[in-house]
Formats: sequence, C-alpha cells, structure tokens
Amino acid sequence: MKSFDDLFAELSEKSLSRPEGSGTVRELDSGVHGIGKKIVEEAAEVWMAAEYESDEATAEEISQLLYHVQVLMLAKGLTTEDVYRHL
Ligand SMILES: N=c1c2ncn([C@@H]3O[C@H](COP(=O)(O)OP(=O)(O)OP(=O)(O)O)[C@@H](O)[C@H]3O)c2ncn1[C@@H]1O[C@H](COP(=O)(O)O)[C@@H](O)[C@H]1O
Repeated sequence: MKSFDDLFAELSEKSLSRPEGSGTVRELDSGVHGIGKKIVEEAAEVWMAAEYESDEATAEEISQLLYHVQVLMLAKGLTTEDVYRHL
C-alpha cells in the first residue's frame, strides 16, 4: 500500500524524468491553472461521494484529491516539509 510520502516521491521522480505517457507530466504541463481546476473538480467529487456514495467510493475520491494536491505542490516547487510544518 502506498503512503502520501511514497506517492510524493514517485511523482517527484516523474516530474524530473518526464516518462512518456505519464498523466502526471501531462497535468504538470497544464500549469497551476489546469491543476487547480482538477483540485476543485475532485474536491466536489469527494463531497458528493461522502453525501451520496459508499465509504469505499469516498476513500477513492479522497485519494484522487490527494494526488492532484501533490501535483500542484510539485508545480509550485513545494515539498512535504513545507506543508507539514503548518499541520
Ligand atoms: N494516484 C494517482 C491518481 N489519482 C488520480 N489520478 C488522475 O486523476 C484522474 C481522475 O479521474 P476522474 O475519473 O475523476 O477524472 P476523469 O474525468 O476520468 O479524468 P480526466 O479525463 O479529467 O483526466 C484520473 O483519470 C487520473 O488521470 C491519478 N493519476 C495517477 N496516480 C498515481 O500517480 C502515479 C504516477 O502516475 P503517471 O504519472 O500517470 O505515471 C501512479 O502511481 C498512479 O497510480
């Protein structure tokens, strides 16, 4: 099972190596504006799933929201430490 930090390390590596076919690279290339729209979209899906769908569906939507938040962190050059120190 992958943790938040595991995923961030994987995405960080992909942002540097830019492998062919990576959705992360594609999303990074869409810029902060495009990534921000994905975050808002996924946040709405989390809310709807929590209101009307199963716990499993909600957990899946939350995982997607976390993914897009991580892509935004990479686009902005933010590390997990930058975020964690505010927790
Ligand atoms: N965890 C994720 C992840 N969560 C969400 N997503 C993306 O977010 C989208 C959300 O799905 P939705 O059904 O909500 O949206 P959709 O309308 O079908 O998708 P779009 O057409 O809008 O992209 C998915 O299609 C994926 O593109 C993710 N893409 C990648 N990962 C992980 O990130 C790593 C790197 O992935 P690649 O860069 O693609 O190699 C791998 O470990 C992946 O498992």
